[in-house]
Formats: sequence, structure tokens, C-alpha cells
Amino acid sequence: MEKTPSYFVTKEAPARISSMSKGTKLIVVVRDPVTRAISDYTQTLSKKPDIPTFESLTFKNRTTGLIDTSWSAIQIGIYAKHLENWLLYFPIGQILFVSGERMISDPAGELGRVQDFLGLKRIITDKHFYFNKTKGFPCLKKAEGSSKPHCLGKTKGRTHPDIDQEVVQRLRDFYRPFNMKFYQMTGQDFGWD
Ligand SMILES: Nc1ncnc2c1ncn2[C@@H]1O[C@H](COP(=O)(O)OS(=O)(=O)O)[C@@H](OP(=O)(O)O)[C@H]1O
Repeated sequence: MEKTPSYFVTKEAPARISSMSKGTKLIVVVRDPVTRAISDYTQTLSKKPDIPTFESLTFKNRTTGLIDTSWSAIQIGIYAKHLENWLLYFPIGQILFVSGERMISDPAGELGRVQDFLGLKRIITDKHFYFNKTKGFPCLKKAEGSSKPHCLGKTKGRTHPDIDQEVVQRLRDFYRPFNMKFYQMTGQDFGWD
């Protein structure tokens, strides 16, 4: 098993993985592309505090409202486009799409789907999680090989900066047709609108 977020958006990845093993099962975790872009920006900001604002990076031209689709934070969220590239090499049934939102609201349910997809017994269930109010996310009651609870680290679940709501709305409008196409391709409505 191997996990690398950038595979999904790397042009050469599907051909390479397919030539290595055609039967590879693929799992893609997707979340609302607008929140994803803000999360991506928040991660960069934590490493480089001097970068321009999210609002200024979003637009090629703020006056015309032209979005800078070459900015990776925006580009990565055009899921339909990236998926097209994978479907040239893999049947859709070989890819499981996991909802990032449901990984937070119902981690056991979403991991149930993952276990079924992988042909595993449903070992991970509701009993393994609790909601940690301080972290604001679900955490494990017991970490592997330990009797202590375990939450993900500080780099997971950062507070996002407040973004101008007009910019957020403009991004929602931008992503809508791509999201619709993605729902159609996957047969799943992720409820991002
Ligand atoms: N249980 C739990 N605890 C903490 N965080 C959780 C959890 N489940 C999902 N998330 C969301 O995971 C987001 C970070 O994952 P990434 O996709 O950035 O991870 S990766 O580094 O790309 O693998 C992270 O995004 P940010 O909130 O933007 O930090 C979280 O929203």
C-alpha cells in the first residue's frame, strides 16, 4: 500500500501505475475544492508566512474576476479533469472516492466503504473513534500498539484564515460545473454546493 496525494494530479502517474500493475486498487480522498484550496494555502502559509493573500493569489485579474487556474491550490480541485486522465488507464470501478467531509463526520462509515472496497473484514468500526472537542476532529480511542487515545498531529486540522466571502462565492461558481461533472463521472453526489 502506498499513499501520495500528488499522484491524483500527476499526468504521468496513471500510465506508470497501470504498467506496474493493472489491477491496483485506487483510493482518492476528495473534499470541497474551495475548502481544499484554502487548506492548501494555509499549509503553504504555515511554512512561508510572507506569501500574498489567498484573495490576491486566486485571481489573474481581480477586476475582471478571472481566476488563476495555473495556481496549484486552484488547479488540484478540478477533480473531473484529473479523473479523465485516470480513466484512460483504469476502469471507474477500480477507484474508490472517499469523502473528506464524511471522514470527519462519520469516519467509521467511510472506512467501512474502504474496507469493503479492499475486500477486508470490517474491523474498524464506530467503537474505534471518539470526537475530541479540543481537536475538533474524530480521534482514535486507542492508537495501534498502545492503550492511549490518538489524534492526528498539529499539521492536520489547522485553523483556516478568514477569506473574503465574495472570493469564496466566485470560487464556488467556478468549481460548480467541474463538481457536477465529477459527480456524474463517479456516480456520487459529494454535496459541495
Ligand atoms: N480526524 C482528523 N483529524 C484531523 N484532520 C482531519 C481528520 N479527518 C480529516 N481531517 C482533515 O485532513 C486534512 C489534512 O489532510 P491532508 O490532505 O492535508 O493530508 S496530506 O498531508 O495531504 O496527506 C485536514 O485539513 P485542514 O483542516 O485544512 O488542516 C483536516 O480537515
